[in-house]
Amino acid sequence: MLFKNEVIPLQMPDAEVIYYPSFFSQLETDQLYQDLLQTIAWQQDDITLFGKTVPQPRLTALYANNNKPYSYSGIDMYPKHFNPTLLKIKNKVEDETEHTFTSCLCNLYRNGQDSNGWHSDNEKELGERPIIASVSFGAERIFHFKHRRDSSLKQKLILNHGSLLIMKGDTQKHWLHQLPKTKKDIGNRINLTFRIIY
Ligand SMILES: O=C(O)CCC(=O)C(=O)O
Ligand SMILES: [Fe+2]
Repeated sequence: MLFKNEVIPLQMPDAEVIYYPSFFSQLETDQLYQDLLQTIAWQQDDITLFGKTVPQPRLTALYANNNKPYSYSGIDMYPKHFNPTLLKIKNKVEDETEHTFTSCLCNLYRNGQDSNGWHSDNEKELGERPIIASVSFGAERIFHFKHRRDSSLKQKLILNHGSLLIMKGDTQKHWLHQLPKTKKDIGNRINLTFRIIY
C-alpha cells in the first residue's frame, strides 16, 4: 500500500504532535472497528458546563489496568478492565511510542452532530506533560488545534480510519483541540485516547 507506515510530524510551535495516517492495515482496521463497536460498554453521560447539565454529545467508556478514576467536565468515570481488543491496540501503540499506558478513554461519535468541544487534556492526574495516543476508526472527521495565546496559530487535519495521532510534550499546556460537528451525513466514528493516569 502506497502510504503505509507514513509518519507526519505536524509543524506546531510549543507542541509535539505526530500523525500516522495508516497505523493499522486496512483489514486490521475494519476488524478492530467492528470489535470495538460491539464490545465496548458505551454509555451516555450528562455533563455540567457553566452550571447547565446536558447529555454529552457522544457516548464514552473508560478502560484501565488499575482502578483509578478519571474526572473531567463534572463527570467522574470509573474504569473497566481492558478487554482483548483494547489490549491488542494498546500493545501496538506502546511498541511504537515506547510509553506504557494505564488507561483508555473511548469516544463514540454516532453521527455528524456528535462532537467534542474545545479543551485540552491537562487534568492533574495526567501529570505535567501528558502523552496521549489517539486512535481513530470509522467515519473520517476533521480535528482542530488552536494555540491558547496566539490566535494566528491553528492547525487542522483529517483523522482517518486506522490512524494514530500522538500528542506529547507541551501540547496540552499551549494548545486546545476539538472535534467539531459536521453537516455531512456520516455514521459512527470511534476514537480511543490512551493515557497515563497517575
Ligand atoms: O475524538 C477525538 O479525536 C478526540 C477525543 C479527545 O480529544 C478526547 O477524548 O480528549
Ligand atoms: Fe482531548
